[in-house]
Amino acid sequence: MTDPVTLDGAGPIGVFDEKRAESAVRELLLAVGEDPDREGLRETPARVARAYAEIFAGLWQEPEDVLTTTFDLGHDEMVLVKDIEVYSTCEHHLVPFHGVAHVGYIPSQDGKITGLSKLARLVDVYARRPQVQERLTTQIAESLVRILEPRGVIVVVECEHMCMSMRGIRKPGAKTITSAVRGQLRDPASRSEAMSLIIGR
Ligand SMILES: Nc1nc2c(ncn2[C@@H]2O[C@H](COP(=O)(O)OP(=O)(O)OP(=O)(O)O)[C@@H](O)[C@H]2O)c(=O)[nH]1
Ligand SMILES: [Zn+2]
Repeated sequence: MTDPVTLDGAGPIGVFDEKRAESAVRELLLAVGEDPDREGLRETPARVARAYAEIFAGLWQEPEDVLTTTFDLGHDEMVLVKDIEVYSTCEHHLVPFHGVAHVGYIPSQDGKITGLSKLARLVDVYARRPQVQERLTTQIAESLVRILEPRGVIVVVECEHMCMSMRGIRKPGAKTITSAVRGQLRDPASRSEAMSLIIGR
């Protein structure tokens, strides 16, 4: 486990406290009028605590932990990994949002590239935190800019938010699309080429 990280000035995030999560879940079950001691729920607080440790594991990771393998290949055209499955958690309601991310970049002049799987790992570092989709999208783009120093970056995220499907406005199927584009990919021709590769399924 790496040192606790600081998120967007929100202060240091402590190490995950499984016991505390467990008693909070027990309290929540009591608050909704359930009996946490009944057969089916007896192990639930401990299970939920373990599940939260996994769902929020990105809080203890930094992008540098996953963008480790970089090679100089001399490849200077766009690299795009699309349809990367995303499972994240809406920070407003603590319910999932789910969909796909598409991550592309044009390597730096000296062709510094990373392993393809590392782009998917990077998505997970930021998805496994309490999130909003806009921040998830820009954090992925900005960490690529910082670490790979590429000539351009494009990140597009398409998700359905359970907080809009199963409660509240109740509009299942509505998709939210967010994008972050940096460097040369902001140029209209490059941007539209990237978008056509992303959208052309
Ligand atoms: N911009 C943005 N909004 C989000 C995201 N996830 C959830 N939300 C919205 O956050 C808002 C929170 O609004 P509030 O009025 O404080 O909460 P609420 O009463 O539960 O709102 P409703 O969902 O409309 O019932 C809602 O409009 C959600 O749809 C996200 O990733 N990005
Ligand atoms: Zn929500």
